[in-house]
Amino acid sequence: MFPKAAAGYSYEDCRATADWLLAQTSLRPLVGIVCGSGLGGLAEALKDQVVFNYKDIPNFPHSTVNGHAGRLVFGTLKGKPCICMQGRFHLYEGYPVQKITLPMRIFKLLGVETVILTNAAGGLNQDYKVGDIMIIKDHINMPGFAGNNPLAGPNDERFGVRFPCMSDAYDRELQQLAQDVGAELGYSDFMREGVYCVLGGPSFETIAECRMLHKLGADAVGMSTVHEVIVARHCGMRVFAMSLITNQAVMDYDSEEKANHEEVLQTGEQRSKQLERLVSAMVTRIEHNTNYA
Ligand SMILES: O=P(O)(O)O[C@@H]1C[C@H](O)[C@@H](CO)O1
Ligand code: HPA
Repeated sequence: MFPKAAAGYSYEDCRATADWLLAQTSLRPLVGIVCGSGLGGLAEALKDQVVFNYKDIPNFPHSTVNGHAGRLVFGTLKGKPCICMQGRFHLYEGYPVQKITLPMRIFKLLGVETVILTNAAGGLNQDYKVGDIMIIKDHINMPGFAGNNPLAGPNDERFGVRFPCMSDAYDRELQQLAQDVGAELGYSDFMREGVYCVLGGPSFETIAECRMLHKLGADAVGMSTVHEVIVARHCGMRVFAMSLITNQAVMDYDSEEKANHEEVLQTGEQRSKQLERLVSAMVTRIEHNTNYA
């Protein structure tokens, strides 16, 4: 029932993990939140928490990165039932792409309708500043170009279709909601909208790579999110994602700047309260099919 799978999990394996979780809590989440590097504080906003360490959840991978606590938190945000991943999984941790995206299928089977993903990213757009929040309007899936797509392999129609559309991956209504809520909170000066490019990591990019990515149309570069978005859309959940620009990508050979994880975590800490307010306010205003009142 709970195999030590090296790659993908079957529908039944995902169902078993979801049922295991459902048996331990009466909370039925409608919103799933994924916290990026240094942004785990988002989970603290949840009330009436029921918390699971990833290592105790059947089939779940384990977090290995500083800034990703490795806890799955059920709770409510202003009365709305949510589930929050305090820590995500990355390709560079050595997990197959099907494994790092497993939580999206678990979310779906738990009843989640909307997924909100956050990440830390390097700013390629020269107008961006450290601390800006970029609403992701589209992505470039670099590992996908080389065939590393989480949907590669046999397709189970119970999750979704063989060839899912991705031109509508990022829900436009939710992007507008984020803009509206951001404006109401007084965040407009540091809110942007742009294209996120995922690479495999863990090495940060060279100067030539950053220049190339910018020319290709990317505004920010990171090591996550896109795989989760593809799997979440494949199984029919609405998706909203945003990047915190934690550092400027180095684009100039005269620059003394060096990308580093400490700066990433530090910027996350500085903006965490504002991100928390933005996500909380959005969650209370997202409409769902289910009557959760
Ligand atoms: O999980 P995210 O995408 O927020 O984490 C980014 C990418 C690397 O894991 C790390 C680099 O500092 O932050
Ligand atoms: N590059 C890739 N991933 C990142 C960066 C970056 O500059 N900053 C945070 N995550």
